[in-house]
Amino acid sequence: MTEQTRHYDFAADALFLDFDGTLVDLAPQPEDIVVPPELITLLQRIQQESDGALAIVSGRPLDQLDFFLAPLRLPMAGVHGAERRTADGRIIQLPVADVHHLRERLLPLVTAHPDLQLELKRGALALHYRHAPHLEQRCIETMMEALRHEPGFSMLNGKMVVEAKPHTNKGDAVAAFMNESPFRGRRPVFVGDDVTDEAGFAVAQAESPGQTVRGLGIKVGVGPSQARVRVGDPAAVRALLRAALEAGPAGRPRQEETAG
Ligand SMILES: O=P(O)(O)OC[C@H]1O[C@H](O[C@H]2O[C@H](CO)[C@@H](O)[C@H](O)[C@H]2O)[C@H](O)[C@@H](O)[C@@H]1O
Repeated sequence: MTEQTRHYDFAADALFLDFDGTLVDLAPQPEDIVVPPELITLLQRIQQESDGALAIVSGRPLDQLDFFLAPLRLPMAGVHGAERRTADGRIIQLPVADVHHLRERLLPLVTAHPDLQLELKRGALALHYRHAPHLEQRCIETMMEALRHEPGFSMLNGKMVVEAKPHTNKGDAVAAFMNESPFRGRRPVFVGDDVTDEAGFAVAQAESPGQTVRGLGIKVGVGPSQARVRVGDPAAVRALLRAALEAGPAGRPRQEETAG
């Protein structure tokens, strides 16, 4: 891997990884994703080589991420930043709104269309239409109407899903990690594939007084993004991580990245 294509250096960077669509391929149902065994080995090696400066930042709850990534217990942010496990193992749960009233408002639509799927989380609710794509607009409109009565949520249009989530976002989670050891002082690199990851890219790439070098967003797949680098799919993300490990530490100070 040349300096031009080396986007991540485990010795100098703090790595933030989205999960679905970034580390694993999307699947027909949230529970159907397949975690390649190589991924566990790669994450374990990066955690060791980076002195623990690796975190998963996902829309999924922490317990689901732990299930899929077992036996690893990584620092993580779940539900778009509403819950977090720090590098020293503390669990931080931000106050969130109750989802049950919101669920009641969405139930008539879901009952009328069994191909729709409601996923309940602590403080968030995902309305999946992957098996009824023609209902996208109905789902968005129904969610917008429901949220007019439920101010504790923000709406997010993801991949075949419209989600009511807490007002916190992935950028807040990255900023919180960057204030803590072992992330503090490193260059943030955020890798993600969906709209929710734009907040992570924004914080990673922002110029901030505490950061000596500006960080990097790496967008996975197609679609508009502010990320300065792009890779094709989760297999390419795993290849990038593998190559970074094989290349060894870069020995910075590094030059400012150019747009990729
Ligand atoms: O932030 P992420 O880690 O990317 O999580 C985003 C959402 O991922 C899951 O839904 C998405 O992936 C499913 C499995 O591939 C797919 O079936 C679904 O259509 C996608 O929207 C998860 O179910 C959500 O809770 C996450 O918010």
